[in-house]
Amino acid sequence: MTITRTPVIAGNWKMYKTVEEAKEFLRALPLSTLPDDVEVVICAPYLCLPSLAEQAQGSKVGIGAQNVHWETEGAYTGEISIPMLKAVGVQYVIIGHSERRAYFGETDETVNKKVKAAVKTGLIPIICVGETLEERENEQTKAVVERQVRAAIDGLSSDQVKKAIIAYEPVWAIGTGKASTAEDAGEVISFIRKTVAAGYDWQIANEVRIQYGGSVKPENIASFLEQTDIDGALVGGASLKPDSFMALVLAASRKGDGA
Ligand SMILES: O=C(CO)COP(=O)(O)O
Repeated sequence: MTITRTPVIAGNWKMYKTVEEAKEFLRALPLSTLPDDVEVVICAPYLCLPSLAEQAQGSKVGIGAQNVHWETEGAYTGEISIPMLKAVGVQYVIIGHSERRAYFGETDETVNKKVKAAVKTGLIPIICVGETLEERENEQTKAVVERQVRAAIDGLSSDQVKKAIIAYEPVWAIGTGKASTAEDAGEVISFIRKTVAAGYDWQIANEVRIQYGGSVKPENIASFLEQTDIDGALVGGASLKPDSFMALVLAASRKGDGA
């Protein structure tokens, strides 16, 4: 049986771009010529989401947030809920990014609460996992990602887990210009798929899209996409300019064509 998974190229803009700069970016993207065989997502700062979602309407670009609260509403100063995101047309949300884990107290437990809340409402979570340099040097990579993946998807139904996207982002490769080798990333991502299979079954695990993230650029994306288990990329720096973002999308399209 051949498995076809549509690759996902997702930009994570982090804390970059004003509303006007975000609008300019989307105006510069050739929306009508985006390839059909790639899922294209832009995860922008909250303030940019309403106008981006409106601009992207009817195009192949999906809009995502970079975080969310698990409660639908309440006394949670400074937080944003899933219904608020959905009301402005947001379809994706990054959950558990290593920057949130490192600087904002995100834990495996809060990641799981957020993932559960997202899938319940049809918001697609992009679940981030990955080891630090110290963990890698201590040969804990697999143990760490296994723990993070298991915790993140705990309690999800088969249908819910199939729709989730997982992003393997080794912390030491983020924003450093030192990407993982494609072979290493492919090996960890195959292991993540195996971890999903252990909790569900292989049929389900083979449907989950698993991205690589960490210093992905137009120059190196092809090597990652050559790995059979890698289904696209979660991209920071290189997603901030329309030209380089478009180059990443087109590279993934070639994977879809079987090249
Ligand atoms: O953190 C990342 C995406 O979520 C990766 O960032 P860079 O592509 O800038 O390394």
